[in-house]
Amino acid sequence: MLRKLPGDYTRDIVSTAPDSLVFRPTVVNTPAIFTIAVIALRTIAGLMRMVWRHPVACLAVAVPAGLWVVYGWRVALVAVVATASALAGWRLAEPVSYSAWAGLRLRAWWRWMWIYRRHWQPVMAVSGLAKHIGGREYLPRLLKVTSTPMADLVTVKMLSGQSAAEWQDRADNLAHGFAAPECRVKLAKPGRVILVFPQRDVLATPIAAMPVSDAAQVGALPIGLCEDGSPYLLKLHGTHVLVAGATVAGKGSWLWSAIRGLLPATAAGLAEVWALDPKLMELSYGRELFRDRYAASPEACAELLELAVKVMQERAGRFAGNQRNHVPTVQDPFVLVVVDEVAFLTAYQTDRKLKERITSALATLTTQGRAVGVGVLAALQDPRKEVLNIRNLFPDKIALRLDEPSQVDLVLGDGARDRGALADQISSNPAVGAGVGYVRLEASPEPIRVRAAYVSDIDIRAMVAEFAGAGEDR
Ligand SMILES: Nc1ncnc2c1ncn2[C@@H]1O[C@H](COP(=O)(O)OP(=O)(O)OP(=O)(O)O)[C@@H](O)[C@H]1O
Repeated sequence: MLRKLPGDYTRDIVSTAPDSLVFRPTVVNTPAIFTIAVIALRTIAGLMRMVWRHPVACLAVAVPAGLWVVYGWRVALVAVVATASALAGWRLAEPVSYSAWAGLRLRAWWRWMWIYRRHWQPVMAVSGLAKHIGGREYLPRLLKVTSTPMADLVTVKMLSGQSAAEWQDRADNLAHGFAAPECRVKLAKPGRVILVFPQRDVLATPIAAMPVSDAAQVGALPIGLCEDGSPYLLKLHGTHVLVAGATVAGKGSWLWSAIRGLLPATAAGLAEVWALDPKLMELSYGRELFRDRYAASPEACAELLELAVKVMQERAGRFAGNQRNHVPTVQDPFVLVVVDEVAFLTAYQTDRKLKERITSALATLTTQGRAVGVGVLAALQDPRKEVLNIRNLFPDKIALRLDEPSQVDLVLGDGARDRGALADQISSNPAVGAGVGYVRLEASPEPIRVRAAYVSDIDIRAMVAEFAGAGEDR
């Protein structure tokens, strides 16, 4: 029923300021017909929105209801049973197409209605994301719910003036409020956030090595999976990437997945991988892939890094005034310098001269290399500043399992842990946690949780068998 109009009460209210100014609220009586029309219009708009967003679910309700009204309940029941049997048969026979066309849509609709819509107002109010101004409650708008096999993605229009950081601070409240194990907040565009509620942790089991693509690409390389089950693509061309993680955190899987992704480009002569392997462990297994661009001893590593600097400077000289960005070609391929355990070459290096040569070459590459197509991908166990003082020259950073909470911000930058990058809580059981990490890119400061695919010794052997020597004749 319509409530009594507020004007009936407020008409008589008078407020007096200390300097005895008297305020009388202006009262406009809204005719009931306007209020009814607004409510009706809103209901119709809401129904149209629902049909537009959830056509499958709306049909599933509307068709039986229509049949019931026109032909009686028996016909409606037969139609429901027949449709349910057909859906069950479809699900059994073709689970992938069923899930893409019907299952996930029905699930999204059900969860929108039963979980998110139903609990929206109380969760917003209790978590402090709703605002009360002048006695009115302003709620952020729940725009859309989509379901993937692993997570619900809830798109929200924030209140004007709200920031994504406020939502990130309330991630815990949101997770509990909507009965999910956790909640991540991603900025979709100004004013809109996407809340990711994982339903099951797709990253809790190892991921097999990504298939080697047919296309030679140096752009976004397939590395593993994001927690919503979508493929994770890492850009290496035009940036430098630091992967930090405690021992057995799975740094090798990041290095090898990146190398694997670049193989078609190396075969086409558009990319080269230069490997520095001071621990003589990780990269030596596939050293034929790197031809003579492989170094293990500190001296050889210093020489290889200085050679990379030379290539970089020669290109910079040629490009000056002609081109501002690097486009990989057979003459000027993208050079990725992969360094396993960079601290062996910097902090733990006892030969001071060698240490200075290496640090200076790395600093030169990371400050000037990206525009001319020379990138560095480095792995590191101990992220402290004294161990790698050029940490901040890596625009993109990945934190795998770390020993202490304070190390998360050291690797990913201030505030990353508060924004949900709980790298210190990643499981130390390699089957569950190796290769899992939080990525923070220069272009998007929100950390995202990813697991790199595991490139096994068998995969590396197969890569060597197929690609060692490929592109050599160019
Ligand atoms: N992505 C992954 N998925 C599943 N298991 C993995 C993954 N990466 C590594 N592992 C497992 O974890 C073990 C340790 O991995 P890896 O050697 O890459 O770690 P690391 O961080 O390089 O360790 P260290 O610094 O001690 O060399 C591997 O032997 C493998 O069994």
